[in-house]
Amino acid sequence: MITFKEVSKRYKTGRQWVDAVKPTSLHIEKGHIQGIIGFSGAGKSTLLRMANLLEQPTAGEVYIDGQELTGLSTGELREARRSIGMIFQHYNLLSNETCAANVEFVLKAAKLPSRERKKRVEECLEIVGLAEKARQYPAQLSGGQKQRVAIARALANNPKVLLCDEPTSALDPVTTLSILEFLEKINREFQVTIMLVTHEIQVAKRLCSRVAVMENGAITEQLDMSLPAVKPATPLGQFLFDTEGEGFRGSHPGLKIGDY
Ligand SMILES: Nc1ncnc2c1ncn2[C@@H]1O[C@H](COP(=O)(O)OP(=O)(O)OP(=O)(O)O)[C@@H](O)[C@H]1O
Repeated sequence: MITFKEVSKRYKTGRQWVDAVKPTSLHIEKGHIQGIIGFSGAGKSTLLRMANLLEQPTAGEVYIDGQELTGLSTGELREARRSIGMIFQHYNLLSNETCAANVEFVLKAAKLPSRERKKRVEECLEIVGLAEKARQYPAQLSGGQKQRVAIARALANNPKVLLCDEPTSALDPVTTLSILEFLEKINREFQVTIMLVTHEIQVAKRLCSRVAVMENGAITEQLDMSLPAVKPATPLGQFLFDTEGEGFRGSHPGLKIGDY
């Protein structure tokens, strides 16, 4: 469903070049939840943002459902992006618009008639359990509720793919769990393929069917979470299998990895 073929991204900062992503290939099957983990600066967000060409690759090809995005005109790309939802760590909601208007915004861009827009906004807010907050503004919501509005907005155009950039990093463990449950539900009920960047091992462990470990702009390991654990080769991969409740246990004594 999502294919990166030898994609790379090189930035120039001042006189220096940064290879944020070295030539990388990755295939994510339809219906899978692919995690990308790694330390800060490993290139995770850059790789994710190349999936919908928010970042234009320096080289290589990106395919979504067989369509090469890197070969499209601006208009064609705008159209193709409707089938790719995205959510961010800091929600990226329009603060001066209501929750309903935030969701409706993307439907207006897709030129959906008014009556259908209203119906779809209601449906999407219903899916994330926020129908009663439709007329409220983002500032009146908790972090978890804001992220749920962002999920509703990402779902509005019935995407095939959902890109998630650190979607729970600003949230407490209990709220994190509820957001993960929504993402799981969306994957299961609507067969949306999810690519998720996180530095939270527990999140990857809880949600993902496969996890790629990134280091210095390259994927160093791809782990299949459904298989019995063969000792992963990288320290981060080992951490993924070995960790027992690190992180959340300290901040929320009632929750540990086994609860996920
Ligand atoms: N617009 C940019 N211009 C220059 N360098 C950039 C730009 N965006 C990212 N980089 C550099 O590319 C590398 C990878 O960044 P990226 O944000 O993809 O890493 P990351 O793994 O997502 O990190 P984090 O977990 O901290 O978000 C870093 O060295 C970063 O400084």
